[in-house]
Amino acid sequence: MAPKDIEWESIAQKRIAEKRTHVSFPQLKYPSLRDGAARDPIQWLKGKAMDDGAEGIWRIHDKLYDFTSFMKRHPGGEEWLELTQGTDITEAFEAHHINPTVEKLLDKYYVRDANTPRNSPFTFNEDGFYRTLKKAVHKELEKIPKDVSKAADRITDGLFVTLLCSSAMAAWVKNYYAATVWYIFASVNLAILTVACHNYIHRSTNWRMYLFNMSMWSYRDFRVSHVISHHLYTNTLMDLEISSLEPVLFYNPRKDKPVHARVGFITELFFFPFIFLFSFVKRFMSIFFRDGFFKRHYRWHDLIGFLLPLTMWIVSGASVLHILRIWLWINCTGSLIFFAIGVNAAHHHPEAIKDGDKPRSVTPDWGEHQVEALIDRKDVNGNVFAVVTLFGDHALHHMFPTLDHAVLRYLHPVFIEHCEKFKANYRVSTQFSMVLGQIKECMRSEFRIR
Ligand code: HEM
Repeated sequence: MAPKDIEWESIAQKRIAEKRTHVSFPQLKYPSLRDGAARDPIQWLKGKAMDDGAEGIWRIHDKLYDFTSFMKRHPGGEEWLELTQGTDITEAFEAHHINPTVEKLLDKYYVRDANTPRNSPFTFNEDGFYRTLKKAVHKELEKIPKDVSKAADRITDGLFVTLLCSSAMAAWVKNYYAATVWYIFASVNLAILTVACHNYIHRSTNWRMYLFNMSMWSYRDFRVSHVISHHLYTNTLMDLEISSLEPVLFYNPRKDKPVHARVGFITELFFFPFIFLFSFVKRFMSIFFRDGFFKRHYRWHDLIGFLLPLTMWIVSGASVLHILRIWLWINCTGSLIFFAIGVNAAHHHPEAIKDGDKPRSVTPDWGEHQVEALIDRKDVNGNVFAVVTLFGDHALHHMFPTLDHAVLRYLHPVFIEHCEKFKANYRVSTQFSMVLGQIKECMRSEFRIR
């Protein structure tokens, strides 16, 4: 190992112990409230507001804007701006608007320049990887047939109907073996419907995004933990999908990983089944423990999850106790399958950069970081059903989250060409190797130093 790398290793270990800065991006301070007890979207947003220098309004790059008068008219829906008020929305703004004309609107809402440097390592240079790819994608989209996304809509609607039918059948049939088959079918159905709905959560308000709540998890919470945190700050200390699993699952490489975290690929099987319900209970309890939570964050769609047991009860005519038992089994098994799909999809592999690994640059292009932080699966990409239900085409989805999953395969040629031009570190593997990678990532303590 070259002396320079030894130096990185020892300095990084010091940063870990002090918890004053990020490890991979030492110019950034350690995220406020990251390790606080709740580890939930509300706490994450609060911590981000403390670090972003947005002064209670919104920050994009080094300028502050007041979008209060625009919120209700935002074509993507009011919720995005409502949730992010007081934070830096640079990455969110860049990733959610492919049309270059949107940027022209900003001047109207400009207030003043920000007083502090941006709390993000990422750059968006005009001639850099992401901005030039975005321009190429914008052009390419004009050539794609308009009805392509109907395939994903049909898959999602079909999964919703089969979930209702199979769950009702699981409660209705009397034969033990038949009931077991229907219960397994319904559980798989719930898991992949929840993945499929994630395709709609990234976009402007639409009815299919609400179906995510059939799992009892809130799409509104997921918009923060997944869309605003994980997608935009992937695998960094600001990625809530990593921090919210700690200290049970610990994906960042650390020398002092506890034993239970090193065997996380086994322990996860015992707590994944309860995350759907746990998220509901945690959100419900926030009404009592957080000032103003009910008014600010609780909505009618928090109750959508009860539609499933209600349908089962009405259709099957079984007792309430029986319905409750079958529904809980379906929900917990669905939760286990959903999270098993999620953690083995793209990011948890020793070759995908995590906080602690030495980055190519401490101020990377945002798009190049996305490519570094994931590995795509060749046996999933290309098949619309697999892409929609298994978080497929992950690289393109991360960079262009508002595009329908069925559209992404049309963008492969332009994306690959772009990766070659910029020598971006795009990797493709198989589902099997991602499962092995996840096991190794749980155990990994060494930093990757290129
Ligand atoms: C947290 C920050 C923001 C997020 C997450 C966000 C998200 C979105 C989403 C999901 C869409 C729908 C895109 C689609 O379906 O193709 C959208 C559209 C749009 N947003 Fe935003 N937005 C944000 C901030 C802003 C700001 C600050 C402005 C302007 C001042 C803006 C202006 C627009 C416009 C004009 C559209 C329509 C774009 C088109 O039809 O091509 N957004 N936004």
